[in-house]
Amino acid sequence: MSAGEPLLEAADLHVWIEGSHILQGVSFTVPGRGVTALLGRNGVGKTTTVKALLGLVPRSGRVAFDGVDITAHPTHAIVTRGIGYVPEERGIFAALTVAENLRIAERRPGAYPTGSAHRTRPGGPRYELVHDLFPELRKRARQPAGTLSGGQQQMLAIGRALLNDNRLLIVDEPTKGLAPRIVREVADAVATAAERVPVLLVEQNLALVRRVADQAVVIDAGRVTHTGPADALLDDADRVRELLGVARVATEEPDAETGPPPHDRQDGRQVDTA
Ligand SMILES: Nc1ncnc2c1ncn2[C@@H]1O[C@H](COP(=O)(O)OP(=O)(O)OP(=O)(O)O)[C@@H](O)[C@H]1O
Repeated sequence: MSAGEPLLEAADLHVWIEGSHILQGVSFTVPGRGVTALLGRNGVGKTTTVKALLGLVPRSGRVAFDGVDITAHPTHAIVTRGIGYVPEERGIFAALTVAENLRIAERRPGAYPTGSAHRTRPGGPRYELVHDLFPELRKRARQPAGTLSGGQQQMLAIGRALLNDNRLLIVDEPTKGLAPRIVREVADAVATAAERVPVLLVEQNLALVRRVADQAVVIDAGRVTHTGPADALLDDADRVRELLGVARVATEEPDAETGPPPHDRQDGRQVDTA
């Protein structure tokens, strides 16, 4: 990938689920640095877009990663090219300790496909990086993951994705259902991860998006309706209302005690605690 070329490119993605045309020609790019936020109202197709990128749902169109057309590749081949996925449900094992959750995520050295730039890099798990970024995971190595706070679990989920030599992290709604105090922890975790690896972030909390995102891609009814710098979008109240149905974007961090006003979320849902 040369400077200026996108790291990931989705072109004209279509997905049909049970007779419904869910993605109707989604096209966008993800640059090789910073955080790109994938935004949109509830049910517009954000998670389906992520699944289409990873080959988890049948789709037409084209997906390229690092200049390689990966459209026809199976999911395991796509992820071993260097895409770490943190699903909405986090995918951690509650009964296993933090250390065991990390160990189980280790990708076999040499698992990278022929021709991948990874082959020239050391293939071992990057514990030092993960522990540097999230010292809490070292401190809590022996703690069962199910007893961590929601924010710590999210840190563990992101840590697992960073453990392997990934060049893109896809993080789906990491703050869904979390209390404002924990949202702040998660925002820190995403920002910290993005210092090392570019992130495609699906997120509904616009205060968090304002804080961490560089670029924004907005989806509505299965189509991309806006792409551009995140700040410029979030500063334009009329555009935010038109694209996302949000009355106003908070400029401050949500208050730890009272949480964000309901209209600070695109879906109007109240957050609960975790
Ligand atoms: N397995 C499925 N079966 C039936 N319908 C589905 C399935 N997966 C997704 N859909 C539908 O596709 C549409 C897009 O769903 P998707 O989860 O991608 O939206 P989203 O933007 O991520 O929503 P949310 O913000 O609520 O997570 C929704 O109408 C959803 O009901």
